This record gives sequence, structure tokens and C-alpha cells, in this order.
Amino acid sequence: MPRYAQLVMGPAGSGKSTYCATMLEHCQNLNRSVQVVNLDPAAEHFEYPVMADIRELIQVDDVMEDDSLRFGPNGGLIFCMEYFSNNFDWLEESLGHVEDDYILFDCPGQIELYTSACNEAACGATAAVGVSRVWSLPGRLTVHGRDLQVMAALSAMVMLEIPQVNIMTKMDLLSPKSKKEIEKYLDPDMYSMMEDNSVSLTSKKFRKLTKAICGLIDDYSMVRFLPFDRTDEEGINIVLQHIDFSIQYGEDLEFKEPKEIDGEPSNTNFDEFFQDRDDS
Ligand SMILES: Nc1nc2c(ncn2[C@@H]2O[C@H](COP(=O)(O)OP(=O)(O)OP(=O)(O)O)[C@@H](O)[C@H]2O)c(=O)[nH]1
Ligand SMILES: [Mg+2]
Repeated sequence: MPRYAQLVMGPAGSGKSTYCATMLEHCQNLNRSVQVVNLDPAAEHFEYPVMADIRELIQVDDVMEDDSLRFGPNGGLIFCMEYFSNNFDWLEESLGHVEDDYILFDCPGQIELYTSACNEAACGATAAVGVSRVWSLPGRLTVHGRDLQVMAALSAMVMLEIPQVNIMTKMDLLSPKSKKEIEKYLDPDMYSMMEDNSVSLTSKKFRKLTKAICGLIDDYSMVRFLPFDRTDEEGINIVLQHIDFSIQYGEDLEFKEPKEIDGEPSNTNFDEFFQDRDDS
């Protein structure tokens, strides 16, 4: 059987580890077997059990304390990921050979990594297990900050040629009004957004640069975001279905009996989701 994976990438603090914990719990409720691997050598805290943890191989603190290396936190992290990309045996041994594996890789958050070492590491990880990637961005963003982050998402998509699903995290923090407002950013029309912000684009050069960036994002027309509200099971399911579809998960799976809870067969959220859709 093939192995499937999600590489969960995105800026620092955008909610990658929380996404992994939420998706793990969601899949467990659906009676789906999912495992999580921590690939962040600087991770201090995460709320999920791990199948493997890169810190068993190398830790940022050890690299920073090494007198011959003398790295700071960012250089230390890049060193760790390069070390990881040269030691994939560790990953292959840690993953073993379990059938029907579906693994979430919780990646580190430093954005520089997605233009260099982490790509090599991610390529190695995809070679080891299979493909797909989730790019997470927090739901609260300024317009210009968001443009740059859209560029980062686009750059990751282009650098590492595997399917990518972009998600907008922390949607539960938004009021209904803000949720409505953020809708236009989920599937952005870059040119009309630029017009919306034209008042702040007083400099001619800056306006030209912004237009060029908008053109680039528009040319690829691939960057859209799915909202991710960790409190909304139905929304989480929609994200999972998009990812499953992008990696063709489930096409050759055999039917499994649902788990029984207190002698009663469980009515999974998956069934409920389709039930709701049928009723509507
Ligand atoms: N309300 C809310 N808070 C969130 C959500 N996702 C993450 N957070 C909070 O945001 C902070 C960072 O979340 P993490 O999941 O650690 O983010 P990360 O991307 O793994 O961070 P790094 O690994 O440091 O890059 C934590 O305080 C989380 O509790 C979410 O969906 N909703
Ligand atoms: Mg994390």
C-alpha cells in the first residue's frame, strides 16, 4: 500500500502544531489511522503523541551550545535541517514499514528554511513517504503583510513541486463580521485588492513594485486559501477532503468496520457530514 503524508509548513506561530493536533484528533474521531512526526528541532511543546521526533536526532539547543559551531537560533535551525537532510536513514528507520500510513509532518516555522535547507529536507521526507503539503497562515493579517505571505506560499509551491493546500488558520478568533471581511482574501483578486489600498500606495516606485507582485501572484492563479477553524468539525472535514483529494488518498483503501463505542457502532462525523449534505 502507498504511504501518504502532509508536510505542514508555514510561518512561525501560524498554528502548524495546533493544526497537527486538531487534525490528529479529527481523524481519530473518523476512525482513521494518522500519525504525527515532529520535524522541528527547536520545538518545546506540542500537544500530540509523536511517531518520531527529530530532536532524537538533533536539537537546536545542542547546536547553539557547541563552541566549535557558535550558531544563533536561525543559523542553528538551518544547520539542524541540513544535518537532517544528510541523515535520512534516521527518518526511514523511525517510520518503519507500516501499511496504510498517513503521516503529518510538523515542520519548523522559520521562513528562510523554505527557500533552502528545509526544501531538501522536505524533498527527502516526501521521497521517504509520499506527497502533499499544507501551508498555514494565521487569519489575522495586515494587507501588506498578507501579500508577502502569499508570496511565501507561492514560493514554497513553486520550489517544491508537490500538491499544496493553503489554509487560513485561527479563524475561530474572528468575529462573524471579520470572517465576512476576510472572505475576499481567501481567493484573492490581487488587482482589485491593490485598488482598495491605492490610498496608501503614494510612492510611484512602490506602486509599480506592488503591481508587479500582484501580476506574479495572479499569473500563477494558484494561491487560494481554505478557512481553518479548529472548533468547526465540518470545516476541518472539508480541509481534510481537499487534501485527501490532492493526494488521491482512499482510492485503493479497503472498507473498515467502524469502531464500536459501548456496544453501539459509532456514527462518525464523516457520515454526519454527508448526511447533512444529503438533507440540504
Ligand atoms: N485560537 C486559536 N489559537 C491558535 C490556533 N492555532 C494556533 N493557535 C495559537 O497560536 C500559538 C502558536 O500556535 P502553534 O500551533 O504552536 O504554531 P506553530 O506554527 O506550530 O509555531 P512554531 O512551531 O513556533 O512555528 C499558540 O498559542 C496556539 O494556541 C487556532 O486555530 N485558534
Ligand atoms: Mg510548531
